Parts: sequence; C-alpha cells; structure tokens
Amino acid sequence: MLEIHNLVKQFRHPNGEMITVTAVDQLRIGQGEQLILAGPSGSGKTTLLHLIAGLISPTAGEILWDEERIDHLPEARRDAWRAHNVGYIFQNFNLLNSLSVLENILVAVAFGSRSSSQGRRNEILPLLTKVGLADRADDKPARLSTGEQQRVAVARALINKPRLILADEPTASLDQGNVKVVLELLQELCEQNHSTLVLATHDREVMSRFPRILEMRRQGRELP
Ligand SMILES: Nc1ncnc2c1ncn2[C@@H]1O[C@H](COP(=O)(O)OP(=O)(O)OP(=O)(O)O)[C@@H](O)[C@H]1O
Repeated sequence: MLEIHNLVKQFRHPNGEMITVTAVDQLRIGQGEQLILAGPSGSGKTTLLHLIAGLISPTAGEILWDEERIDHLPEARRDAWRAHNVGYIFQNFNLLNSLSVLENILVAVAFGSRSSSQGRRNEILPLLTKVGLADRADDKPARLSTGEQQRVAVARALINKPRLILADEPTASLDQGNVKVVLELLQELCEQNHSTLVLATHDREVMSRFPRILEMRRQGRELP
C-alpha cells in the first residue's frame, strides 16, 4: 500500500551547497507491516517520516499510496489525505498543554474523518482504558509522567484507526520500563487495527522487537 521509488530530499545549506539528506531507492510496505527506520542522528529518519506524511515534498522520486502518487498532491488534498490515513507520534509528544487528556484526543477526532466522528468519540474512553489512563481523562498533560504523556500521544494517534502510524523516536524520552510498556501497547494496537507502523529509532533494543529494519545512511556530501 505504501511504495517509494528513487526518493531524494535535498536541503540547501546556508553556504549554498546542496546536501542530500534522505535517499531511498525502492521500498514497499504492506498493510499491517511493522518497520523500523534505523540510523544514527542526522541520517534522515525524521525527514523520511515527514516526506511520507506529506509535511514536506521530495526533491525527486515518487511516493505512492494504493498505487496513486501522493507526493505532489496540492496542499489541501495532502492535508485531507494525512488526516484520513495517518497517525503521527512525535518524540516530544506535541500534546496541547492547555487541554485535558480527553480534549487532546477529541482534537484528533475532529481532524479525522467527519462521517465517523461520533463513533470515534465513543471509543475514547475504551482506548484510554487500554492505555491505562481512564482515570486521567480530565487531567492536563503537565500533571502526567513522561510515560503517561507518551501513552496519551499513542492513543491520540490511534483513535481514528488510521491505516498508517508514523512514530518518530517515540520512546527516546522514556526509561526502560516505560519503553517496553509504550512499545508493546503501540505494536499490539497497530496489530488489532491492522495499521501499518513505521517507527524511527536508533535504539537497538527497540529494533529487536521488529521484524523489518530499513537502515538509513545519509548520502551526499557531509558538512564539515
Ligand atoms: N529544513 C532543513 N534545512 C536544512 N537542513 C535540514 C532541514 N531539515 C533537516 N535538515 C538536515 O537533515 C539532516 C537529517 O535530519 P533528520 O532530522 O531527518 O535526521 P534524523 O535521522 O531524524 O536525526 P535524529 O535521530 O537526530 O532525530 C540533518 O543534518 C539536518 O540538519
């Protein structure tokens, strides 16, 4: 369902030089697959996730979704495609601090598919129960531990049952115990929903839990 062909993203360095940050020749990810993007800091993992999500456009190459090009959709259609199909989990959670846990998830419901939003609202509490936060629904994120905040971020990404979950170092700020909890939860919920999971990490322990790993290597000239 997700295919990438000869994808290249270049950025212009302030000194005028073009640097190639992400380059993926051929990649095919099936519905329900779980894949790791591995590689050291600066190898282009976030850039690739942003490209897949349509937050930035490639310099060259193609991204296809169900055999249709999505890399050059006009912005409004790209935003609609993302809202409908993608759940994004950020390393630093990106929760809205002025809203409660419940409201943070309601925001995601509001941006998802309109036709099913009432059904999704009814699923928030069961999902919060699954992630162990049913009794924290009215709390603001600042009152939660780091692991709890990341579990809210997982619930928010999954509430619309998107076909694709993109997770950028979702365990980087967690201790070992919480890494296991959050990962198991994420993998299990993705399996239940038959969602594809693409997760960026440089943590070997996290990688060992996944069946497939794409090793990112920064290409082009290194900056001094
Ligand atoms: N908008 C931009 N303009 C210029 N350079 C950029 C831009 N975005 C990313 N880069 C550069 O691209 C390289 C790859 O960045 P990216 O964040 O994709 O790597 P990463 O593998 O996710 O790193 P980390 O593990 O530290 O999050 C970095 O050197 C970064 O400075």
